[in-house]
Amino acid sequence: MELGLAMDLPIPSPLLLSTLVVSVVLCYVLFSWKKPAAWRAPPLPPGPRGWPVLGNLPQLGGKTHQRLHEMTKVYGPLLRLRFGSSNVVVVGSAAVAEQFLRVHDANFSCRPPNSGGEHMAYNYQDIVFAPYGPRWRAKRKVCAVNLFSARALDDLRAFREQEAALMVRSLAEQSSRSGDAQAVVQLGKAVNVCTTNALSRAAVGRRVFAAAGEEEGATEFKEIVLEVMQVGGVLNVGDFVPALRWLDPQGVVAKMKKLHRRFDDMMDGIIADRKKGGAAAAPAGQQGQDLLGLLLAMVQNEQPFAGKEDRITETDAKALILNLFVAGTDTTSTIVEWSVAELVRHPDMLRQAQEELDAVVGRGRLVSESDLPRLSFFHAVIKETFRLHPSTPLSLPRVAAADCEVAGYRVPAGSELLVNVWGIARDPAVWPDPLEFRPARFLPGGSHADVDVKGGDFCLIPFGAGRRICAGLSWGLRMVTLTSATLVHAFDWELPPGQTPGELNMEEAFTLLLQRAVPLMLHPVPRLLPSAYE
Ligand code: HEM
Repeated sequence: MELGLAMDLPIPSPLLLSTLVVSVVLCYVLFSWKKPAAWRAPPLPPGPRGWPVLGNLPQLGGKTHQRLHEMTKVYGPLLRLRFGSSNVVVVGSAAVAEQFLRVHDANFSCRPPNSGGEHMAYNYQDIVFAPYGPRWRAKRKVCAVNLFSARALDDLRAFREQEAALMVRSLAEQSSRSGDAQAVVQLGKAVNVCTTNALSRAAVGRRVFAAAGEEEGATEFKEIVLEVMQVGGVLNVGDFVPALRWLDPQGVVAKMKKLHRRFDDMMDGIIADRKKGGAAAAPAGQQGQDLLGLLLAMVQNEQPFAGKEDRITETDAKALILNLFVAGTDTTSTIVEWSVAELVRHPDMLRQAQEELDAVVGRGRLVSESDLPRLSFFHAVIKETFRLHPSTPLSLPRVAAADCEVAGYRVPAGSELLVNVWGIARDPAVWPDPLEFRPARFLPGGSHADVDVKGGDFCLIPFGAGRRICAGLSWGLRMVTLTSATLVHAFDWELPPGQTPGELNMEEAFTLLLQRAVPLMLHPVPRLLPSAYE
């Protein structure tokens, strides 16, 4: 049988055989021959294999920035992941970040679509999620001129200083009222009240948290703002896995829609009240005017906005106000909490900071913003805190408009970009002893004396960089520096009995915002003349 089969096979002619051999050799040469670089598509960045459907999502864990930092060590400073159906590229070094945020910034000037932008931010009508273009630019300009320019910041300085003073008074009262010599306060909460109130007074002319003696009419406002800040920080799996979107497995979209309605109703109420009194026309900060008043005046006057034919609407105004609360409150207060925690953990540095503050401010009054330029050690403390504890460790995502090549790899259009600003600021190739809290590195003669946090030095970009750099950078930096300096100057900070500075828990929580896992609980001991607290 076997023999019979073999005998049935046709015997190839020598001509056919040689043609076959030549074809195989030609194919091999053609496909293995090194083509000029312009002919070959560069490879995609390397990265770990993912799961079916979910991709690499299950490999991230809660502290995503830490996991991505570990992956960078294995795959290099540009790695590729899949979050559900989305292509994601992750940047883990200053040099590659510069490529994306300086050289290719125009290609990455939009944010990827997501449920927060759609359901909470008025379908991308805000600044954070708006597509790059004239309307986005016009909104950033309104904020820049009226809140964040050097002049506007100075006009609004009283709000920040007054809220910092109220915080100090409230902390001093809490520590003396309890009668317990070791009574502790939750520092992060006190700071959040201060930063949120300062911003809300500038934005909508009222406090979110009522001050002592003020009527608690703002309860609804406070609840909504707090919930908006919480829901805005949740990573929604449905954004990455279209098959799960309609299921809304975490219930995030349902919460967003409900919250959006409440926020919108509340803003409509505030706007209706304003209209009864006439929309404010003067710039924010002047005679009690605020950003909302200014925006409503622009709506009422039908002022050209992003072009001759374009007008700003009430919806634009509401989306913008929402943005300020979500982007500008917790981001600021968490840094302040980390800065005090680091100083408590390093008593010698706390002393050095207090000595500088005493020399510049004295002990008879609280810190004012005009003192800040003379606090060189304190600025170094703040930079070092931003380095180790950036509020948004993965910045905010961007999306590639077109295919591009970065660091020898192909990044396809539609890829989401995550810049691990937390990991970049711990790169041992750039930062000696990166895990050490060492403000002196930013002082004259230090390894990073000229490095700033304002987006020009890619090894330290807590506010991002490029076109979409944080719109509230100037406000955030001033608020953080003023509030931290005020706390450090006004009090000695003692740990609860039994705790030592070296044991202070510095773990990070499982959130998108870099919060402390364990809130900082301290006993404040006033250290200034009593008149400074009145
Ligand atoms: C310490 C405080 C803050 C930090 C660390 C911070 C960080 C950031 C980061 C990393 C981005 C993304 C930048 C990028 O894509 O490259 C961002 C965007 C933004 N931030 Fe901040 N931020 C802070 C405070 C504030 C404040 C106080 C406000 C407003 C009152 C604000 C408003 C915004 C807005 C509107 C955007 C979106 C900008 C755009 O897409 O054009 N931020 N912020």
